[in-house]
Amino acid sequence: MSDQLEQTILRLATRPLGLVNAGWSLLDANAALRRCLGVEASRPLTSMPDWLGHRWPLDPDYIARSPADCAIDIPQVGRLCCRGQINRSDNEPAFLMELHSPLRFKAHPASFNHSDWRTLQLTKSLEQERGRFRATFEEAPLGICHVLPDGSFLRVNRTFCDITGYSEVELLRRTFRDITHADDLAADMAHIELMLAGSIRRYTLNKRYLRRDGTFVWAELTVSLVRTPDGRPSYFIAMIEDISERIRTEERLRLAAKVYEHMCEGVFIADRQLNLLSVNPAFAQMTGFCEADCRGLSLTMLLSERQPPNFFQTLSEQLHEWGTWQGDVWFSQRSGRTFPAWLSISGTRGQSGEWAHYVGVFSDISLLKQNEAQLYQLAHHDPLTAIPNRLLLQSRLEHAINLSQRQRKTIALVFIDLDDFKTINDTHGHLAGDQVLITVAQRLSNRLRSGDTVARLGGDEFVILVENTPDEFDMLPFITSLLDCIREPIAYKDGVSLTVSASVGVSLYPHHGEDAVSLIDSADRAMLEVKQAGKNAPAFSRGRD
Ligand SMILES: Nc1nc2c(ncn2[C@@H]2O[C@H](COP(=O)(O)OP(=O)(O)OP(=O)(O)O)[C@@H](O)[C@H]2O)c(=O)[nH]1
Repeated sequence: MSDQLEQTILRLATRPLGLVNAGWSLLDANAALRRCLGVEASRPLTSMPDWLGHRWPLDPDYIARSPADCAIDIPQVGRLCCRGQINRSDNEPAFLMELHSPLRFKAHPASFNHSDWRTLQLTKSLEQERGRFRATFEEAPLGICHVLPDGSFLRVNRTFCDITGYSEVELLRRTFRDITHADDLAADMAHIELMLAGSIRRYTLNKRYLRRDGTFVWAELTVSLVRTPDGRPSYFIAMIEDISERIRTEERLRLAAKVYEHMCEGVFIADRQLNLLSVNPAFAQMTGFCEADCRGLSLTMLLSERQPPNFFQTLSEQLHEWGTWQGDVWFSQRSGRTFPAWLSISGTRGQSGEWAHYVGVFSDISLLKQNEAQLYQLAHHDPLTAIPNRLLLQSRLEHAINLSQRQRKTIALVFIDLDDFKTINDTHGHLAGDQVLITVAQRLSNRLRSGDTVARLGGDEFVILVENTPDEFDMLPFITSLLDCIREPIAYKDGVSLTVSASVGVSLYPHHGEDAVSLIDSADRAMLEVKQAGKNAPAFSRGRD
């Protein structure tokens, strides 16, 4: 810009404009600025080299700042804006300054000659009012900014600076578009168009501002437009609230709702009395009861009567005390069927610290129970005959011994070994031998009273545990009937009939052994004596050696 052009601009401008050098010395001033400063046209500007500092005490930070960075409000001066650097013929850097707030200058004692007392009073109260508005703008807990129709920021407050992470000077050099997330710009622009066209008076939208550190912040933006008296757009007023936390919470809730909807486990929310408030789709699928069916129903109504006595009372007490409970339960379905479930309940506290709600999560463990039962069956039963094996016999025998010690009752152990069983295998084949073993197991089982156990120890050996036996003489008819039923012919294929006899040894607790192993051993030895004596007969143990 030539010196001549620069002087023309200064002369023609009606706003207070001046030129300052990098050290803030006033190089030139137009008539408006001279009026503000109270400097007559004839007086040379060189007479006031430190015009700002001389007349108004300045913030030291501000003085340290170069005019190039200046676009801020200075409490004692008003608003100074740098409108650009001027290339002067002497090559010394100079800056075109604009001064807002001529009123203030008129009110200053230095220009008191230009005002009468009433003007001064009026100006003072206007200044106070203006101070209050400025404080409201500056200290508002909401981000506030004034934006020119071209999108550049005219004024921004501290909260908006905090929200975006930019300083005021940095923002005043930018447009709102520069700091709007690309995905949110179109919506913002569309609203602005409507507002400029006069179709809407204000709009609110959630958008993301790009922060100085490269992150973005969610904000709720409310915008209105200030027009000039002749209706032309002057500037937008934008209020910005940081809603990142709200958005994060909403996202968490949406995610939680999705999880709730799509979980494979049944979920219910209940009040503190365990009345159901809400259930998820998996709950409805598993029980057959939808949310409308069970809202308000007590959890007890959905649990089957297969629960142990006092179950619900214990559960409620534990929940009220600890806020959590977990364990096996039986749920009732709408069809009347019941299914086992693993249920875990935990409480959430209300404002007062009391348990307010309980959230229950359960999964159908029918399959698990079936597998468990199968595993138990496999581990405790003989696969060929399906009767208990040695492991289960031992455990029942130990349990019976414990009981007998307390109740002083006798236990009898009957050891059965089939006679010449190998011959059946050798003569008719292994399958025939299997058939004999299965049939003998069935016949023995049929002879037992409930509470007694028949087990296959392996090979052709069976043991019967008879609990609550008064004395050995009462056993004889029973054992004789066992031998009889074993000897009955066994029909095999092609009309072949198989017969087998057995040798039997009997031991009694506590007379012939004090634990499971010694009792079985005694009965085994009694049976072996029968074998040696010719087989096909019973014998009682003769006691410990
Ligand atoms: N079919 C079949 N045979 C089995 C099974 N387990 C063992 N055995 C056979 O059962 C026979 C048991 O024979 P032993 O008890 O030793 O002899 P035994 O022929 O019964 O003669 P004594 O006991 O002296 O009367 C053996 O030949 C085994 O191979 C089985 O699950 N099925």
